[in-house]
Amino acid sequence: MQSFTPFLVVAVALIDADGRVLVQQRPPGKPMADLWEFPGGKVESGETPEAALVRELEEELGIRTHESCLAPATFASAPLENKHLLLLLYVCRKWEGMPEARHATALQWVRPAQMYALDMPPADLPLIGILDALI
Ligand SMILES: Nc1nc2c([nH]c(=O)n2[C@H]2C[C@H](O)[C@@H](COP(=O)(O)OP(=O)(O)OP(=O)(O)O)O2)c(=O)[nH]1
Repeated sequence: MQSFTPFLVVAVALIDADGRVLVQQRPPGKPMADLWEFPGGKVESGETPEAALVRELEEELGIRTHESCLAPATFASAPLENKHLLLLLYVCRKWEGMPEARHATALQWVRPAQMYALDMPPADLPLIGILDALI
């Protein structure tokens, strides 16, 4: 049987008033450098997924939101190196502050249909159509 070591990551589709989604470009030196991803990151030990996402949004983008503004949307399940990634994707339409690229190389607002043309991590590809149907 294939071994299963879960690796829990939370990410968010921030949606603006025009229905566009924020994606960020992973910086050089990190695994999957230069790919476009949803903001987010690893859930630390002892942390809830929602608390992890609120923390990551502050750290990565300098924006503040509340757990009640994070709506569960979908998830990805995919092998990643010697582990297995479980990525919980939330949707958020309400936050304070202007997102700035504190960790990422760049940010861009895109319509879900434009995401098919972006280089994204393999685990994210099934999420695009779901997001497109959802928002
Ligand atoms: N944030 C994010 N991570 C993703 C996405 N798709 C995907 O496969 N991943 C993977 C890449 C990484 O292996 C993992 C997230 O870990 P990370 O290292 O970027 O997260 P982090 O912000 O906690 O990182 P760190 O710099 O603190 O180590 O999830 C996505 O859309 N968003």
